[in-house]
Amino acid sequence: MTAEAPVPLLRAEGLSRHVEGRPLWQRLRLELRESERLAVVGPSGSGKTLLLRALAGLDVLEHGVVYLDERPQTRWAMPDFRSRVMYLPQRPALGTGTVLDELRQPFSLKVHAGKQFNKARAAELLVALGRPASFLTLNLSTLSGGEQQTVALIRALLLDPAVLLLDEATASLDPEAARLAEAELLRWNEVPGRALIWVSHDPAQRERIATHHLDIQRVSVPAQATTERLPA
Ligand SMILES: Nc1ncnc2c1ncn2[C@@H]1O[C@H](COP(=O)(O)OP(=O)(O)OP(=O)(O)O)[C@@H](O)[C@H]1O
Repeated sequence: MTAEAPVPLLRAEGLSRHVEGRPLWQRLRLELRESERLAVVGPSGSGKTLLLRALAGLDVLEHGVVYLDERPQTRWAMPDFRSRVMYLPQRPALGTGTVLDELRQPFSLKVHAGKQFNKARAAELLVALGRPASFLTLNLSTLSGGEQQTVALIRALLLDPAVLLLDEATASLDPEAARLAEAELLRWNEVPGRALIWVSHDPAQRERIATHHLDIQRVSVPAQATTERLPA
């Protein structure tokens, strides 16, 4: 008897998107199961960011349905959905104050009421990502683009979503810091019930990270949209 495939954490059926009359992806279908890491591939302007935003419930869906745990996005309270499917933009929006303030702030929101901010864990993640724990005291206004990406990544990891949608999440980091971020995300992904989608222009990074890939350009050819498992 063969084991049944686990139910997808995130599933999308029949997604289409046009921009000013130009079709981007059409009839897109994808499935993301726990422990999977899907790399989305495509040239600039092909709609990768718009796809991640649609999956996160940040853009209106033109056509199609996104399911989380097999429940349609429209039947989730959006704050709950977005706390489980978390989008990390390439240029994160941070608030004011210190890094510590930024990491602590979301825990005051009702949607995260069941979670506790853990400063020691925040410091541990900083060190894992190549920053000293004293980084917590820095003012957000002084941070470089790469440092901002690091803070946004740690904020997301502390909030413990089921699905991370990473939009060129290491693009502003130096190669060493990017490798540390990759390693931390692989560790995060080892815990059951988690999966991620990663948009990256770096083929070597996709090779290191992904278990599956989705070529967004092929998606615009009807019925070709699919996720493919990469060779082991
Ligand atoms: N809110 C919007 N309104 C209208 N057009 C948009 C909007 N957002 C993006 N676009 C356009 O949609 C297309 C796809 O944009 P998107 O940012 O998703 O591409 P991408 O594949 O992520 O590109 P890159 O690799 O350069 O980040 C682009 O032509 C962009 O100009």
